[in-house]
Amino acid sequence: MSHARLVIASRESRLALWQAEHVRDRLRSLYPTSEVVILGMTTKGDQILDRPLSTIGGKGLFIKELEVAMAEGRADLAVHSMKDVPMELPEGFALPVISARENPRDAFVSPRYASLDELPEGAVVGTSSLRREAMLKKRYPHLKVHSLRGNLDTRLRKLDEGQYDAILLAAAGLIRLGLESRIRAVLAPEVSLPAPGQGALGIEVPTGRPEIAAAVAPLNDPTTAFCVTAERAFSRRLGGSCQIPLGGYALMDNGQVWLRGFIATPDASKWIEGEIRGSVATLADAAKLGDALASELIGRGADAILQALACA
Ligand SMILES: NCc1[nH]cc(CCC(=O)O)c1CC(=O)O
Repeated sequence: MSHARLVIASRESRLALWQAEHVRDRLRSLYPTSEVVILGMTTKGDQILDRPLSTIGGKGLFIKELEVAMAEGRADLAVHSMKDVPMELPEGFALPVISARENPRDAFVSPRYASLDELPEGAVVGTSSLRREAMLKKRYPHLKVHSLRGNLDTRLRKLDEGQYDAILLAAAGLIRLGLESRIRAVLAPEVSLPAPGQGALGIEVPTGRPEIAAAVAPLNDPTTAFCVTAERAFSRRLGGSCQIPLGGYALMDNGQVWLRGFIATPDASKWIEGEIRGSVATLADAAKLGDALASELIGRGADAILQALACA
């Protein structure tokens, strides 16, 4: 490789740094003579901790500063949790790599209880995800849902201080940070359908620098890329990065993608779900599958949900 030095832009949370270091280490072993370093930075999403994400502008907040660093030539690539990447990237950026997925499921964490089913009437569950909140209201209407923001360590501390009886987190983040022992139960997709991209890492690069895309290309995992592309196409058709309870999760087997998805109102009074299967040979095929499932849900009333939430 011709690059003597690659700079990875990263947020400074422990999880973001773990993810950037993971990619750094893989690039170092691919290119032993190159220097690969991390440029840490704080984003708006990290700074504003007193309001739910859905009220301050959503996903783009966590990646804007990283894109500015790339645009200014201070960094060559950025590593993201695919769950946090907006459905539409700004002009001038691409996501050429989606790497192999960690456990995509939601995790139940509690010092006292072993599972959601054990929580007593009125128990307080912490989450700031509209998707997890809608799931709880639908399947566990006897529980209370309270907002929970901050990075993983902050969320666990708030649980341990007794502010919540239990919290829901992505299993992937806990596993990456060596906190797997905190997981009391992993929620089946039939109970809590994961968010599009959950558990997968993406590498963002400036489109004007094909040599960087080429350098990171070996880190792509085609199966994960097909699945996440289907999930994101589904999400994009249903309001994109508009704040709405939505789940999308795909599995791939034998050249076939199996995508499940749902969209709901935040109080779960309306809930529309479906699934689709199809052979995929290209990322475009995977995107078509996601689109088709979204169209089906729209035909069954998802458009009314989007209109009610001012997403359409
Ligand atoms: N919303 C924040 C976020 N973004 C990605 C992860 C976990 C790691 C992943 O999904 O890859 C988390 C934490 C969580 O939801 O508990």
